[in-house]
Amino acid sequence: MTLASSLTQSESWKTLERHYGEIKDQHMLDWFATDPNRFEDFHLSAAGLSLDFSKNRATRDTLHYLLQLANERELPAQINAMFEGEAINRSENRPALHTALRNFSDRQIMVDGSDIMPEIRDTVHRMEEFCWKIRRNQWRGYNNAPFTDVVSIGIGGSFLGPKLASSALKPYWDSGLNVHYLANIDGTHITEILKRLNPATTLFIIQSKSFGTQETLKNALACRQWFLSNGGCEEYLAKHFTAVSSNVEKAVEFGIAEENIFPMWDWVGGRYSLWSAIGLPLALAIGIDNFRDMLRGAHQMDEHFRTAPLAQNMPVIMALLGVWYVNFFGVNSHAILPYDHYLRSLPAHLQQLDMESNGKSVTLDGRRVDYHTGPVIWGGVGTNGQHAFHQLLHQGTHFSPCDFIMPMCSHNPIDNFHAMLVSNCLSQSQALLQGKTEQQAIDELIADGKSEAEAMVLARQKVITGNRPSNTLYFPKAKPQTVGALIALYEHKVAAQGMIWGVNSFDQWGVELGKKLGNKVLEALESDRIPDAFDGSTNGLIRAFHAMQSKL
Ligand SMILES: O=P(O)(O)OC[C@H]1O[C@H](O)[C@H](O)[C@@H](O)[C@@H]1O
Repeated sequence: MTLASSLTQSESWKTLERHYGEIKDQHMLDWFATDPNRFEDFHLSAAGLSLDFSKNRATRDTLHYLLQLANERELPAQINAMFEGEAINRSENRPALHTALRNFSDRQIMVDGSDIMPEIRDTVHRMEEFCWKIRRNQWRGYNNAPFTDVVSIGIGGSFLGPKLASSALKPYWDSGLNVHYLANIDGTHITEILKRLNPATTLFIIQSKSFGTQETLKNALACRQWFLSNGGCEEYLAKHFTAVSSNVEKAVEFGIAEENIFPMWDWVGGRYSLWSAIGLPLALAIGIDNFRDMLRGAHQMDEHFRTAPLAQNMPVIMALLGVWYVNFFGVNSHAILPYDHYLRSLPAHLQQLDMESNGKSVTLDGRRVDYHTGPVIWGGVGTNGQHAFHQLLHQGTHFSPCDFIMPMCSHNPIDNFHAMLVSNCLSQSQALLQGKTEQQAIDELIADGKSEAEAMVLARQKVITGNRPSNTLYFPKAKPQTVGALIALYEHKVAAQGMIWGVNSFDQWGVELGKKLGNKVLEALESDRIPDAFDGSTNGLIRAFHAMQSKL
């Protein structure tokens, strides 16, 4: 599909520009005051999630114009193309079919003329069998002791999704297995993980779609070496090493028995791969039934995204509000604030999901964009963030729209902790909305016993602009289905934004450059020759490395 007009020349874009001029100085509090139904009408529910988007700098007209933009960008047709398996990842000529991995309907999904659903179902059955064997101690370590630990070795998409879901679903860990995630190429990380483990009771899963990622291969080799030097031997490798990869040949070359390799496919992007066998460490921890429930939740969100009218479509509305801030308010960041310890890894996962997908400057047909695309995604768990970076949210010169994410019930309902946590979440979005006027600050200071003159001076420091936007996403409890729906919601939000911006949300060529240069720098670090091929700063730092290493 080629979109006829450039985005910024479109009618709806120009309307939005005009409309921005009209409402940019209006206060959300006035809209609440004059519109008693604002909460109910700026509210959506889907797949067990509820979204309050009433605290956004958007009126009913804004939504109308944003929806016009979505229609002008042919969003329904683009969404359909994604689900139907069209090669929307044009630079790699591939479909983006992570939705097929959680397709519980009986719809066939065709790639290159054949239905991919049987192979997907077959893989889930293999995962089920594998989980059953490990969790029921049918598959044991080399000295016949049951496994106690699983080390998942992978990075990027082969790490962040499973890591997030594993911590989000910690209350469902019922097998007694400890699951560890080894990602970074850092001797410290691997040392800290392995020093607690017994090779005889440790299972390794090498997670790499390409089976060519430097960090993963290095960590995998080091784990194998550790296994062989601490009681294991070549003959036992097949019992202790498994892999998930689309590159079976390379995994076999590495020494993984072919029957221990779970498949991955070209049509699943790394950051969208949690739903495939990349989710194996998670399935081992929570069991395949809970894993399937997570897929079910994601499928419900898929169906919502695929079929709900744009005006009631949660991912689409979140996407459009994001576009509104990035392109009209000139905002270039977005904060993710989960008020749930179990969801603390959400910002990290969404950073990759969003920034790797929409951190792009060229459209699908190769034109340089003349508008901004994906914002910087950041955040942290509440309430910790309140005592750290929320200061900037309230009084900084930048404003960053926020997503407050909150379960209404806790898995650990002790004392009134949860009510306190929820009260913090609600009062933060309330404070962002309301702010504090200079007069309010003066009144407070005078009530605190300051003289009028002192109050006048101090009050300025205490003014809080307010009128700062946020979404609140809430749900009863972080159960497998909810977590599935939540992650899928953001996947679709990101995809919908990519569709509006006309970029390819499914490739990542920028990452590739760093990987290539990394190998050349490593060569220079490991040779005793002073390199001159790079820029002055890189050369200087390499010399510093040589000098400091030689002093140790
Ligand atoms: O699964 P792998 O092939 O090892 O790839 C791991 C990661 O590597 C890259 O750098 C990509 O940017 C990620 O999207 C990918 O998930």
